[in-house]
Amino acid sequence: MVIEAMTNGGLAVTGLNFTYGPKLALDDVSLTVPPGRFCALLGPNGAGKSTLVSLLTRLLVAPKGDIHIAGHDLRATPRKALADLGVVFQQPTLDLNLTVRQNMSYFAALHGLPRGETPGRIDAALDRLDMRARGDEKVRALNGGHRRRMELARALLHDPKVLLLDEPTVGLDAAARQAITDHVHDLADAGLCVLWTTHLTDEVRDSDALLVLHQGRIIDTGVAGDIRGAHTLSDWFLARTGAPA
Ligand SMILES: Nc1ncnc2c1ncn2[C@@H]1O[C@H](COP(=O)(O)OP(=O)(O)OP(=O)(O)O)[C@@H](O)[C@H]1O
Repeated sequence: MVIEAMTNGGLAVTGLNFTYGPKLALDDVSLTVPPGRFCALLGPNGAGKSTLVSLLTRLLVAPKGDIHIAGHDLRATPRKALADLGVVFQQPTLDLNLTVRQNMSYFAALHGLPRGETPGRIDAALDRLDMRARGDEKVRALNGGHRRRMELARALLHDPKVLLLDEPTVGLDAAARQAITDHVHDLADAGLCVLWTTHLTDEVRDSDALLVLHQGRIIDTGVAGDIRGAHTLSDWFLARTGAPA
C-alpha cells in the first residue's frame, strides 16, 4: 500500500517526527492514502493536525521522516511534490474585494500556469463545484459556504493528484458543512487522493479511511465503520481520546 501510494498519485508519510522546542508535537507518524480514497484524519484539539498539515505543505520541515506526494519526495523534489498538492487551509485566504475569477487567476499565476489555459481551467474548476454562475461576483458577496467552495475550486485549478484540507468546515453552518463534505467525497470518488483533517466525527462516513491522531501519535487506522464497531463514532472517539466530538 505504501509503495502504491508513493508511486501512483497518492500520499505516503513515514516516520515523521516534529518538536516545538521541548514539546513533541508528532511522534513517528506514518500514513498512506491511495488515489480515489477519502481519508479522515480525526484528532482532538492539540493532537498535531495543523503541525502535520504544515509539514505536508512544507511550511515546516521535519528533522526526521519522509513525505511522498504523488510519488515525489517532498524533501528531495519539493517543487514537483507541491505541484501535485492542492490545499484548503483552515483560515480563508481570499481577497474579498476581488471577484471569484480574479482570485483564481491570481492563484493560477502564482502556480505558473500558462495564461492561455487559465480561463478554461477556472471554468472547469468552478464547474466541478457548481460555482460557475458565481464566477464574476466579488467574494465579499458570497456566504461562508460558497467562499469555502470557491477555495476548494481554486485548490483544484492546477489539477493536483492529492488534496489536503485542514478542518475545512470551521465556521460553516450545518447545510454548508454537509455540502462541502459531499463535494469532497465526490472528488475522491472521481479519483482524487483526499486527506481531510477534522475533530468532528459527523464528517466521517463509515466507508471512509480513518486515521486517529492523539497526542502526536496515530493511535488507530482502518475503515471508519469497522473501527467504531457497534458504537457511534462520536462515543467511540470520546472513549478512545477523552475528547467530545
Ligand atoms: N508554535 C508552537 N510552539 C509550541 N508548541 C506548539 C506550537 N504550535 C503547536 N504547538 C503544540 O503542538 C501540539 C500540536 O498542535 P497542533 O496545532 O498541531 O494541533 P491540532 O491538532 O492542529 O490542534 P487544533 O485542532 O487545536 O488546531 C499542541 O500541544 C500545541 O500546543
